[in-house]
Amino acid sequence: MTELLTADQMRGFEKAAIARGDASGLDLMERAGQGVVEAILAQWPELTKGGHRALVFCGPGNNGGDGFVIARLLRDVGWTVQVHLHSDPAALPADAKENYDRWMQAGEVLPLVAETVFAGARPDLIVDAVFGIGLSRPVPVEIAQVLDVAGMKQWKSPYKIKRVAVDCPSGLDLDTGIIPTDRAAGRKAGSAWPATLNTANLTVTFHAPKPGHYLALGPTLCGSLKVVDIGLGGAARESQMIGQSPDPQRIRLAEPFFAGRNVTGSWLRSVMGKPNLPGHKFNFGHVAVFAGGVGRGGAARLAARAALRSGAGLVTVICPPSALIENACQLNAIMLRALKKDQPLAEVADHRVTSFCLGPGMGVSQRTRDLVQEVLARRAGEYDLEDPVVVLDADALSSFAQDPQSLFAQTHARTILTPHEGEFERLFPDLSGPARSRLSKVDAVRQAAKRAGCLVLLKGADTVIADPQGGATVHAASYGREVPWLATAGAGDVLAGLIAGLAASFGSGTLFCAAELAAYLHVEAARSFGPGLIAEDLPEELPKLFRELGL
Ligand SMILES: NC(=O)C1=CN([C@@H]2O[C@H](COP(=O)(O)OP(=O)(O)OC[C@H]3O[C@@H](n4cnc5c(N)ncnc54)[C@H](O)[C@@H]3O)[C@@H](O)[C@H]2O)[C@@H](O)CC1
Ligand SMILES: [K+]
Repeated sequence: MTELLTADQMRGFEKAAIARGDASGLDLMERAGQGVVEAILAQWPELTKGGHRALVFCGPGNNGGDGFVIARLLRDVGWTVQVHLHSDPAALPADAKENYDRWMQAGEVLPLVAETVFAGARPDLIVDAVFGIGLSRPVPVEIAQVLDVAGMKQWKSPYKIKRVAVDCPSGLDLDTGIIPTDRAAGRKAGSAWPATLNTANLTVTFHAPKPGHYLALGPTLCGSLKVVDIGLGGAARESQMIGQSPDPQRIRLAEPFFAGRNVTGSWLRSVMGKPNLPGHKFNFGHVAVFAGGVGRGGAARLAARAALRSGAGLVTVICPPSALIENACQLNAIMLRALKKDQPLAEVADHRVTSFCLGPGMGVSQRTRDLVQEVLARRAGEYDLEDPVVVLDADALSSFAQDPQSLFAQTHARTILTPHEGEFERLFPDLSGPARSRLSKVDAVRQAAKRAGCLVLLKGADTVIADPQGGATVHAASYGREVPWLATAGAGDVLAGLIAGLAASFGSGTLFCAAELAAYLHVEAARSFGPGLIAEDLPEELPKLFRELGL
């Protein structure tokens, strides 16, 4: 897994490297610029031949400094380079000023305004080095208009222009993936909100990716993402290793890599605990999935199927007596028990149930609340080391919309809430909607997990998982892993079942690690099946996927 560094953390790394004497700020800037040029030529080998034309947009900070390095290096290999600067050169920070001076030894700078930018011939390349991790407020409208992709229409065949962003497309907040926007200024300038769209074909970042590359608008704006090593050291840390608990101070990306190595097989084995363990089916866990009434059992059956396919030894669907026949007609390997209204739960789910899944199709009701509370009150049995896992999704969450505190009073360390945005808003209204223009999805989920005293997984193309201590993971279905067809009825029920199933076995990893792997497998199953996918296909794709992933 890779660490995602916030702007503050990145600055800390830079400072530490300089303090250790590993490199000067100027060295880092040179390596950054060089890394961008190498990435450009690797992405478009046709640009290595002949002289090409580049526009380089430089901002008032060190991102602009990188821009001057890039301009100089391209000029050195025969390019025609035109630099536009949005700053008073005298106000540039020292390293950026030094690179400005080096550029000026044989060049000039023009202002970064539409009239001068669009006046010349069509460039082959536009380099956006206006703002990087130092973005502190909305981009001024006149700069945003220059950066807007729509501006390229001023040239003939604008699609031929390659756009490269240094660290990020300027205007993107790298901590949040949001574009801070001054709506009033945008309206005054006659542009609709969001005022502009600055997208890149290639984004080159340094040392480690940042949360904003993966959250919210990040993947849409960045194009492809390349991370360049600038010699800051210490990229691989134990907390990024598969199977390890997350570092409360850091954010990691759920992906099967560690220190550049593909470790998919070991990731699966470390979380699932099953493949090399001989054992009885009860060693591999027993999942109980609660179903709703007549005609509403499909969601629970999907979750149950995913739990069984993900390796749980046994799976039981528990339904009201009225729905018994309906479920019996649909289930074979999955067991089925009816639970009467006043019947003790222990009669249908004994202490050998290691993992519960509640919510899909249960209905928003007092009955659902009662069952959730009864399950949450369960503690480890005489021979068990840990309390059973409780996965709460869909109606199990919405049933507490009026009184989330009564849910949070009972949730525990082996509980995970798996809301989509709507369900999340019902439980955490103050961490949703307008609040999220200031708060990154990661911080919102961290706060939610702290408040709820359990894990929270907030779904999306950028799924975020957090624990109450602050450990957080982003799982991103982006940069070639997009699966828009996963937005299909029942897909969320399958994810809840997957988590319940992966976490059920006695040998399995922590619930946090099970949730990370579930998010990954969910998307991989959708990628493997392809468009046309319906939720039923997801569990059925798992055996093929497990084989391919080296389990
Ligand atoms: N931190 C590191 O380890 C390294 C940083 N490097 C580069 O340095 C960048 C960070 O440099 P800085 O911290 O100087 O930050 P930036 O260059 O991203 O921007 C900071 C400057 O922009 C101004 N600014 C911010 N938002 C503005 C807005 N909306 N309108 C007008 N002005 C605005 C600030 O007042 C400040 O002058 C990185 O993104 C990267 O490109 C690289 O040179 C390599 C090493
Ligand atoms: K930039």
